[in-house]
Amino acid sequence: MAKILISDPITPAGVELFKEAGFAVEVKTDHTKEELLAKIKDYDALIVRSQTKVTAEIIAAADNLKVIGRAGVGVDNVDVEAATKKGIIVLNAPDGNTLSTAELSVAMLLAVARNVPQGHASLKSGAWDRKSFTGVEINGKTLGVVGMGRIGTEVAKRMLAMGMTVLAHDPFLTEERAAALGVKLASLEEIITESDFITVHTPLTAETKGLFGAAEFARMKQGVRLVNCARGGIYDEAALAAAIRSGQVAGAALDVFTSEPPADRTLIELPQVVVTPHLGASTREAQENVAVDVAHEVIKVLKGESFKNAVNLPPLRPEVRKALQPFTNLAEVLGKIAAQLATERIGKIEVSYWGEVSKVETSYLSLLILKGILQASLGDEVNQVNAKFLAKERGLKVTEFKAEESAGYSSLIKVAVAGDHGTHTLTGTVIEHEEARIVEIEGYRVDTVPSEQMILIDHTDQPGVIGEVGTVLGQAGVNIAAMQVGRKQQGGKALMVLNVDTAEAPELLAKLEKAKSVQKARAIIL
Ligand SMILES: NC(=O)c1ccc[n+]([C@@H]2O[C@H](COP(=O)([O-])OP(=O)(O)OC[C@H]3O[C@@H](n4cnc5c(N)ncnc54)[C@H](O)[C@@H]3O)[C@@H](O)[C@H]2O)c1
Ligand SMILES: O=C(O)CC[C@@H](O)C(=O)O
Repeated sequence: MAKILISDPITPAGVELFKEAGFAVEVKTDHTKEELLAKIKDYDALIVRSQTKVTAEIIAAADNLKVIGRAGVGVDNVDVEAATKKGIIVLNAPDGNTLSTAELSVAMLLAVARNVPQGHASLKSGAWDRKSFTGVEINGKTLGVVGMGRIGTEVAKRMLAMGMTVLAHDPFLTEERAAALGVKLASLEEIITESDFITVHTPLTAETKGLFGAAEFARMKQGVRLVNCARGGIYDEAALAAAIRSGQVAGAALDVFTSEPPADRTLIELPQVVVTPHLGASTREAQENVAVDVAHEVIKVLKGESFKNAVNLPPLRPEVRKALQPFTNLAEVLGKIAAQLATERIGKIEVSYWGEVSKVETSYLSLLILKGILQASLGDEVNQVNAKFLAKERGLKVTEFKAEESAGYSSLIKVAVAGDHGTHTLTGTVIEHEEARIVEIEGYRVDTVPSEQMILIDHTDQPGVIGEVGTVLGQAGVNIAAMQVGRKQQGGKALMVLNVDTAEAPELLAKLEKAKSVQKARAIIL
C-alpha cells in the first residue's frame, strides 16, 4: 500500500481523500530536518505547503518517493531540479488560491492607500488622531500590474471595477487578451514611470528577483505605492526601505518577504509599510481547494492515471491532453521497440508525426518515446519526468519532424534511432478503440499488434521458411499467437514478426538462427 507523508498543515478534506483512496497517511507537521531525512525513504508521496523545505538532500534520501504535492502555487520550497533528475513528479494546486490571493492584494492596495492598519492601531492604542492618516483615492489612478497570470488578471479586473486605469506587463499577454480584459499592454518602463500604484504577481525567478531596485524606484512617480502578495525579493527590500524613507515611495503593502519570518525587520518597522504574514492563501476556501486539488492529483499519480498539474512536465491544455490520449500507449511501445532494434549505442533519435497527430502539441509523446527508449538500458529509474534530463546527460539528440499528409492512415508516428551500426526505424498508428499497431519495422511493411513478447526474424523470402520457424518454436514449446511477414521484394530479404506466449531464451534465438533461410532472430520484450 502506497504511503503518504503530509508534512505541512492541510485541511482535513485533503487528508480524508487519501484515506478514502486506500493509502496509508501520516500527518506530522513539525519534523526537524534530521527526522525528515531519516524517514522520507519510506514514503511514496510527500505533501507540503511552503513550510517544509524539500532540499536536494531530502530528495537524495527519498528512495521510494514518486511525487511531491504542493498544496498551493509556488514550488520555491522544493528543489524541482533535484526531483526531476530523480524522476520524482512535482505537482502543485495552481488554481485553488487564486481568488483569495487576488482579494488580499486588493485589500492590501486599499490598506496602503488609506492607512487602514495605521489608523486601526492608533485608535486601539487609545488615540483619536484623524490628521496623520490622510490617504489617497484609488479611483482615477493608474495601477501597474506586473505578471498577468491567474492572480494578476483577477486583481486587474477588480481594480478596473473600482475606477483605476490598469497598465499590464507580462511576456505572455497579447494585445487581444489585454483589450478583452480592458487593460493597456505596457512595457516594464511604462509601468515604472506611469503608475500611481504597482502590484506584482510573478513567481520569483532569476529575472524577477530584484526586478525593482534603487534605479527603478528613482524613475517612479514620486508618492507611488507598491503591493507585493507574490514573492519576497521582487522589490529589493533594502532599496525599498531607502526609497520609502526618502519619500520617493509613499508606502508599501507586503504579504511576502525574502526570508520568512523576516530576519531583517527594517521594512516592517517603517510606519508607511503595511504587512501581513504571508496570508494570501489563508482563507477557508483556498485551503480547502488546494488540499482537495493536490490530493486528487497525487492520488492519480499513485494510481497510474493521467494528471495535469506537474510543474516538471510539459504543460498540457485539456484539449491537447484529450487529443494525445489515444497515442500515449503507442508512443511508449514505439520507444521500447526502437531501443531493442538498436542493440548498439544510440546517438540520435528522430520522431516524425504524420497526419492528424501532427496537428497537436506532440512534445509529451516525444517524451514518452524517449522514456521507452531509455528504459531499455536504464530500467525503471526512467520516467517522463527525468527522461529529457537523462537523454541530455548522455548526449542523446532528439529531433521532431511533422507533416500533415500520412499515406493510408489518419495518423502515423515514426521513430528513427541512429546508432553506431546505422539507423533503425519503426512506425505505428492507432486504430479503433485506441489499439496500437506497428505498420513498419526496419523498412518492412507489417501490421502487428504489439504484445509483451515478440520475436523478429530476418530471413530470405523463400518457400518453407515459415515451416522451419514453426518447427523450431514447436519443438521448444513456444506457442505462436500471431505471425506477420513483410518483404521488400520477392525472393529478397524479409522480416517475420511473431507474437509469442512464452519468454525468449537465448538458446531459442540461436536455434532459429540455425535455420537455413534465417539470418537473424531477435526477441522484443515490452
Ligand atoms: N501570497 C500568497 O500567499 C500567494 C498565494 C498564491 C500565489 N502566490 C504567488 O503569486 C505568484 C503568481 O501566482 P499565479 O497563480 O498568478 O501564477 P501564474 O503562473 O498564473 O502567473 C504568473 C505570471 O507571471 C508572468 N511573469 C513571469 N515572469 C515575468 C516577468 N519577468 N515580467 C512580467 N511577468 C512575468 C508569467 O508570464 C505569468 O503569466 C506566484 O509567485 C505565487 O507563488 C502567493
Ligand atoms: O501555503 C501557503 O499558505 C502559501 C501559498 C502561496 O504562497 C502559494 O504560492 O500558493
